Amino acid sequence: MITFDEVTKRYADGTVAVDRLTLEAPTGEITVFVGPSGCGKTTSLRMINRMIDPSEGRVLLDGVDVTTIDPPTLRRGIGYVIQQAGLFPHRKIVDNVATVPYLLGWDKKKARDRAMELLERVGLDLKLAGRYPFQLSGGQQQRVGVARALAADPPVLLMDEPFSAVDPVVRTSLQEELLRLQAELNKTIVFVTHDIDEAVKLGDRVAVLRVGGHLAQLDDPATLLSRPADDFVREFLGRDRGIRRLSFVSGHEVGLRADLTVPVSTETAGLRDTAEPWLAVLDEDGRPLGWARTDDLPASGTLAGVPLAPYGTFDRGRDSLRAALDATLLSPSGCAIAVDDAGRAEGVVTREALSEALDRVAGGAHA
Ligand SMILES: Nc1ncnc2c1ncn2[C@@H]1O[C@H](COP(=O)(O)OP(=O)(O)OP(=O)(O)O)[C@@H](O)[C@H]1O
Repeated sequence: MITFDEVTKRYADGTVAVDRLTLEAPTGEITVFVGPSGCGKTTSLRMINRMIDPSEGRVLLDGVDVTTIDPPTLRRGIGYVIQQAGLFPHRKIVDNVATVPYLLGWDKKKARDRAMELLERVGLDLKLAGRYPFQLSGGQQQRVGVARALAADPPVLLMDEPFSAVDPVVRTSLQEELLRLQAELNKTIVFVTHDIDEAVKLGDRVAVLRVGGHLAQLDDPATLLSRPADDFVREFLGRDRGIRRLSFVSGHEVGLRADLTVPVSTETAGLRDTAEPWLAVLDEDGRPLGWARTDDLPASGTLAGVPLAPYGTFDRGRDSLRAALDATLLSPSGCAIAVDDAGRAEGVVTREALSEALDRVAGGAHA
């Protein structure tokens, strides 16, 4: 566990970068420091591995004040990943990853075997191992940076804006890769970003800092989004906070309307008077086929002869309500069809039902 105990950092010119910061980053979890530029995120991170020492207060690693540990010993147990990966340009990828094992005096073959194993773990094609950093894309270099930080199997990983320099698609895949790795490795990770989406996606706990190095709020993402501590945090989280919060609400929280689904064998005659503008049409196994607009239904025959509009589905057992919202956007009806894991429709989710679920789960505080 990493503990900040009343930590202040005052630079030589008098700038207070971090002001009496007290928080814990629990073992085996991802703690994210997020906040606007200059709020002291990087300074805080670097006080963990003693690239910077505090002016006042203490940073403890498993209860031991880090300033009592000499930096090389301390850093052996702490992997460090930075923006642009920071690879050695004149070393091949495999040797970049093996840097720390070499320093620790491992024999060359063991160090290289370990490097290859890690390259595979972070999802890199092993054919790239013999290349130099400039021959890799930005996203590939970041994966190498993560592999290098993990090489000596340190219990702690510090990550300073590691994915900021790559495009959004690559960034998403790097984030997913990190979560997958973390599920296997259970490192104690402190992750710095200025991007609130990244923070709520990756963090078990998110520390929002404000300029001057003050901790504004420390909470799990769902609580942070539903109960911002003050106006600063609310503004930093942004207007689409309600949409982000949907990612943390289980599909089971939403109410379904079974009356909006109809089997394809149904006669249209009885449906034309319904007040509902759209009905979800299901095949004989109960799987969705599409949406029928009730105004356009012919006077006779079954739904089998009716043109159907596209639909979006979400799996209540597996997906969050964010997936339900995305599914509503795919349907002209503005509703999503909830399905079970066999793809059979369980009912329809309306926008009103989504909004009600959000209010209920968060105690009604979404603005
Ligand atoms: N060596 C230094 N001397 C004086 N002031 C510094 C020094 N390093 C950082 N600062 C100042 O300390 C404050 C916090 O900087 P820090 O780099 O920790 O912020 P940050 O939140 O990581 O910002 P960014 O997101 O822009 O990287 C800033 O006002 C910065 O200008």
